[in-house]
Amino acid sequence: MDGINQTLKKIDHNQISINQNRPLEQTQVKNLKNYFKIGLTYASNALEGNTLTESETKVVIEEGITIGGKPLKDHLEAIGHARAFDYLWELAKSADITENDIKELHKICFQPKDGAAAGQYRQVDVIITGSHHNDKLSRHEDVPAHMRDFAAQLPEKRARLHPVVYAATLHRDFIYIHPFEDGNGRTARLLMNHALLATGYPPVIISPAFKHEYIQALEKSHSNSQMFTHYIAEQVLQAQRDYIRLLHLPPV
Ligand SMILES: Nc1ncnc2c1ncn2[C@@H]1O[C@H](COP(=O)(O)OP(=O)(O)OP(=O)(O)O)[C@@H](O)[C@H]1O
Repeated sequence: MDGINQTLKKIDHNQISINQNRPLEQTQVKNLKNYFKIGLTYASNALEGNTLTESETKVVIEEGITIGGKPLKDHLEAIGHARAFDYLWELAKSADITENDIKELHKICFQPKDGAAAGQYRQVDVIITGSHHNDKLSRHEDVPAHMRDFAAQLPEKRARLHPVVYAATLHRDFIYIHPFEDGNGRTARLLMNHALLATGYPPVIISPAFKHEYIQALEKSHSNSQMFTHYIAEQVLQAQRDYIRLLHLPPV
């Protein structure tokens, strides 16, 4: 693996090719949105134990058909995440994101499964199973203040950091607050992808096959924040290569 600056350089180079081919045609935008929606909904839910395959996720979302033998919860998660992605797509027309937007994103994502609890901050302390750094998670009584600070600091961080570093930082900082009782992983990945989409980068879709590497990078980032940033930068590089191939873009 290259050093982080090398990876960012390659990302900037690929982004020139991507930006040179903008604006995209309406149909291309529509197809890409659908492609990302199904891909991210499948992968992000599967990372958290949802048993629907990618094609089953597509059938549930696009045709409203249930999959025999699969839990109702898995269907409701697919429907909620797809709706949250639609909301995110609209939000990404602006790079700004507020604390209310984040709560709304969680609400839309988890209302089908969790009803009124969706979009509400937690009232209990939580732990991340398998992590050795649970002492760093926000206490439940600190969540509102930590979320207020988190949201207030976003414009300054966005102005100072490379967009990819900013997206990774957003995910990592949000996970340390863990503001909701459930659904923090999925909300963190939606937020990170908001940051990427809003600045013209393709979204990062972490395959459940690489869950171990993703969790390891997050766990290591407790002592070295660059570990996760670098991991995400490598994922963005891969996402750009897929995007360039998908749209048959010429190399720069
Ligand atoms: N060791 C770790 N260090 C830091 N973050 C971690 C670690 N392990 C997992 N995570 C993050 O926490 C998320 C899962 O958090 P948790 O197990 O509390 O589930 P959750 O809040 O219900 O979220 P979701 O339902 O989306 O999984 C993972 O998706 C990942 O982003």
